[in-house]
Amino acid sequence: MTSQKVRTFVLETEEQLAQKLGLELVRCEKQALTKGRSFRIGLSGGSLVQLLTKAITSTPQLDTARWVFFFCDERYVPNDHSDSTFFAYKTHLLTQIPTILEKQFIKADTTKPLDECAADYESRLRAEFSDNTLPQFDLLLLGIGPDGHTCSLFPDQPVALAEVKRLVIPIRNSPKPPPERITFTFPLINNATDTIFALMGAGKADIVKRAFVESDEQLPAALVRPTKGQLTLIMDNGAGHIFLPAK
Ligand SMILES: O=C(O)[C@H](O)[C@@H](O)[C@H](O)[C@H](O)COP(=O)(O)O
Repeated sequence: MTSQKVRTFVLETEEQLAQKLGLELVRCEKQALTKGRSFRIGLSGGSLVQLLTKAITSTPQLDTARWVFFFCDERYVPNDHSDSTFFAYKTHLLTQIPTILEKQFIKADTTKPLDECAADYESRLRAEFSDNTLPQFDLLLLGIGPDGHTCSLFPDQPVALAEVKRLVIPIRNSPKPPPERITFTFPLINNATDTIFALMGAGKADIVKRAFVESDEQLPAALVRPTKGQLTLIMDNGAGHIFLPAK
């Protein structure tokens, strides 16, 4: 990992966390739009869906019409399935923020066989970045599971964690249902300009400590080490307990 410091923010309430995330979105968006192009963001699923919706609705200065949304991971289910991360954003974020259009989301084609679905998503992603170098996302929004997974990269899956060639790979044995997914790999993840973990709940406190204080390399989240970019942790008091000043 570069010597770059990890920025950590611990907020009292979910509302304050969403507002802080909104201000980080303003910062990251500005960096992209000043280059005269769209803001390219990678999304995770789970609790981030509602949190991102809150962050955007509480930050009116965002120019979300210029955003292109990708999925850092997606479940291998139909796009209208309740397990689909796209479906979660469609039913939460798109309904609450009608100025954001479905066509701004680059969906995975889960009608293809799993391996083809992953390769196809990689080519869709490369097309958006349009040059042959390693695509550099403006921002990736990540979560962490109780086992330290992030995206759909899970502990004890060394082949997936060690992937250095492909940018998107199939996952067949996710311990978090559903079992089949596609996921970004570390070469793509660690090339982002900004990476933000948005983490809530006391249930995350221990894994946050293990991943980001102890740097336990058994945990995929601990392997998120931007090569040139900035890593930021935005947490509530529960998840970020270890970062609170000692009483
Ligand atoms: O599709 C997924 O399941 C997510 O991308 C996954 O990586 C998520 O970020 C973590 O499991 C944390 O989920 P919570 O934030 O809901 O705890």
